[in-house]
Amino acid sequence: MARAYDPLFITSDNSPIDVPSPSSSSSMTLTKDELKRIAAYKAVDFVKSNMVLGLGTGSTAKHAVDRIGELLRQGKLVNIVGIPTSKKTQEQALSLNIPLSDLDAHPVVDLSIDGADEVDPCLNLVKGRGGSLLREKMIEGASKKFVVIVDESKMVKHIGGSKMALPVEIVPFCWKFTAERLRRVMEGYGCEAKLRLGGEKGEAFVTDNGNYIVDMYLEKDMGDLRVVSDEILRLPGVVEHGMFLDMASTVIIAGELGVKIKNKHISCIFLFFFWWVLGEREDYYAL
Ligand SMILES: O=C[C@H](O)[C@H](O)[C@H](O)COP(=O)(O)O
Repeated sequence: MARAYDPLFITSDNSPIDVPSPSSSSSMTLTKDELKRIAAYKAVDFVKSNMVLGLGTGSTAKHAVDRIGELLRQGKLVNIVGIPTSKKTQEQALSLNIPLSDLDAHPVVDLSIDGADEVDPCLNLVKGRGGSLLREKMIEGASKKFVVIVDESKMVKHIGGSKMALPVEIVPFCWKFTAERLRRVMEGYGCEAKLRLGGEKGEAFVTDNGNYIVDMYLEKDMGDLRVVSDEILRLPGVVEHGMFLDMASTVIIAGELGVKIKNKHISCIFLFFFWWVLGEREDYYAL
């Protein structure tokens, strides 16, 4: 059902926000792409001159990169250094004359802006369904602030268990062996592991880093995501997975009724802290 779009929706931080309206009508249904653009424009409000920026990948992040290019062209932003999270974003940024660098030259990134495939209530993410995840995780992990931009369809109660892909980047060497070990590790969650295919001839999709991706389709929620993350990363042959745990500082969600901003919730930090303290104690008594 079509609902009224209110560009001055009051956000969770209680500040009215002003986002570019896609048309003069105040009562309309927005397309998913318009919602993505609205979230992206709002995120670019966090960008200030002289920043080192992580430039995300995907159909949502593309709008943010376009907007940064536009503000640079207009002289409203100056002295920006962009660090692209994929070859595709690198090409886009170059076409917009955004000055680029890398983590070797700029190991600390002021702000990264990127999309996500799923976001849970503690702002844990699934990323990589578009094929980028390793460079994203390196650059966003080196960022002082990581702003995630999504349309409301990406919000989930818990990540995994949606039967949608949890991507894992693996080395091509004996990929079947690694895919089978991944499947076994994730068996308890009703897992199917499939090599991602790319080209017309049905060949494997190859990442920017020359690796393959195995998509894990999970039927059940994974419980403690950190335990699962450690199990996956312990397998030789695995390069990285698409769970971005405790990395996002802010998520901007564009929906039919307006934009919501969710900041990392203090209760999630406490939950993590207690889990960590109890974990440490268990280790201590075990010794
Ligand atoms: O591999 C792709 C990236 O992780 C994307 O940021 C993610 O898939 C979201 O993409 P989109 O904004 O196109 O939904």
